[in-house]
Amino acid sequence: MVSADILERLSTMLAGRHGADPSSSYVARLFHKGTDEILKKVGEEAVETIMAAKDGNKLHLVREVADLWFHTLVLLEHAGLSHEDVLAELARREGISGIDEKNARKEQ
Ligand SMILES: N=c1c2ncn([C@@H]3O[C@H](COP(=O)(O)OP(=O)(O)OP(=O)(O)O)[C@@H](O)[C@H]3O)c2ncn1[C@@H]1O[C@H](COP(=O)(O)O)[C@@H](O)[C@H]1O
Repeated sequence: MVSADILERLSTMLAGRHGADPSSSYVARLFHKGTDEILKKVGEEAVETIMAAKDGNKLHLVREVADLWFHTLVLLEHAGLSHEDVLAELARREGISGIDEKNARKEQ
């Protein structure tokens, strides 16, 4: 089983790409192009994930979800956040029924 440490390593790598040369780093290029380009990639990867799910090829689906996760990690880093913020939110929700949680949101 692959360790979730990969998220930690990716997070460290992303933080180190600020100000790096956009001609030699895909991540630096995304940071350089800015929010709209990062959001465009997240949108594209979300659509490609849906298409992969529809075609029934498991490997294709895994690869597209990996692209989607990767680009959402780029987005989080760009926004001054990290996977840890998302993991903390998932942990906070643990054990709370999705239906109860949705109702609580309406009351806020
Ligand atoms: N995990 C990834 C990763 N997953 C996907 N991608 C890139 O995300 C892009 C996905 O875009 P598409 O599927 O739309 O394919 P494309 O048409 O070629 O992309 P575009 O030309 O439209 O941008 C491809 O360029 C992939 O190479 C990634 N690029 C980098 N990483 C990690 O980031 C690290 C740093 O990368 P650099 O910043 O390039 O050094 C790497 O060592 C990897 O660990």
